[in-house]
Amino acid sequence: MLTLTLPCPAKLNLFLRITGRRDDGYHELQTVFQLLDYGDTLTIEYRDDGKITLASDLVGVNNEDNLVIRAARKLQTLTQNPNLGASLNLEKRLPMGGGIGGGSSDAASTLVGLNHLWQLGLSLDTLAKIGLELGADIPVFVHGKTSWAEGIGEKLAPIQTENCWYVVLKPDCHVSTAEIFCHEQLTRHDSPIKIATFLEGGTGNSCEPLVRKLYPDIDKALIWLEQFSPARLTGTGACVFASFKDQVTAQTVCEQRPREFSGFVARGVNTSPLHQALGLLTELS
Ligand SMILES: C[C@](O)(CO)[C@H](O)COP(=O)(O)OP(=O)(O)OC[C@H]1O[C@@H](n2ccc(N)nc2=O)[C@H](O)[C@@H]1O
Ligand SMILES: Nc1ncnc2c1ncn2[C@@H]1O[C@H](COP(=O)(O)OP(=O)(O)OP(=O)(O)O)[C@@H](O)[C@H]1O
Repeated sequence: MLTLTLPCPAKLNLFLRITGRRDDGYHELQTVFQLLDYGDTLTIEYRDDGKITLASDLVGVNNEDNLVIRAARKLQTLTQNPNLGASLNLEKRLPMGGGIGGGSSDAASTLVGLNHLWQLGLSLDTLAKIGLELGADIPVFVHGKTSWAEGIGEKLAPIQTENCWYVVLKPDCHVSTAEIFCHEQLTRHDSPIKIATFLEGGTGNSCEPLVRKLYPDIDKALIWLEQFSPARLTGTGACVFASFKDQVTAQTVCEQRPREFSGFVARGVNTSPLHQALGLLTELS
């Protein structure tokens, strides 16, 4: 097969604690990455002339800075085969800078997809290590399981979460992850918790108080969503989310949102749609 069409799903951080800071400035975290059945779409066409091209509807990011191109070039360099190339096409649905991992998921689908198309035979562990050099959120998308995570987000243990639907709202602002992690008022010394504490529901997002203060629109979105179900920030924002038992209730809430927020409804999944798509391809080939 010479062309692959692959999903690039979003994630939510169901909670986020910052437990320390490494010497290189990166923060050590505890989080649960919940994968969603909603995201961007990446099409990869095989080329044998060594060229890597990208067509994308992402506004404001140069192609050479796009994580898709950066991931493809990194993998191509490692193959040491000058003939392996690809024409990539990225359809964005996930808002940029939303804390839902859009760019990271695009990069992960690129790595996993090219490994398949170029028949490199690299393990998911190896691909995750390559991805980690481009971004802390990439490994979870490479492994493709809803997971408990530690380290900077690369130490992953798959967990099963309750089957539910999420309303995700995006206020009209863009939060820089680096800005929040560099901020002097960020809480950096949370005590580590056990999975049981998460399962009992006793956790929050340590970035939330600071982000709410810096971005009044995010504060407003959280207050609005709280009317229906406990609401939380994902990652460093700007998106906020709440869970619901069924799709109809989630959709009804999402449709009522003030027009200043964009939003979507998505189902939480334990296995990434990317891996489901590639599993199906393997079955068919
Ligand atoms: C906040 C989360 O979304 C939680 O899932 C992630 O930890 C962020 O992951 P990401 O967007 O892939 O982040 P990267 O692109 O690797 O890093 C962006 C910037 O955020 C800061 N950063 C990121 C992750 C982390 N664990 N500690 C950090 O201090 C660093 O200053 C870095 O320069
Ligand atoms: N394919 C891509 N999609 C989105 N952003 C990209 C992409 N490639 C590069 N970027 C850059 O990465 C930055 C972060 O984008 P992204 O949408 O992944 O943020 P995020 O959802 O906050 O991610 P995270 O939750 O991993 O912090 C953007 O500001 C943009 O400059």
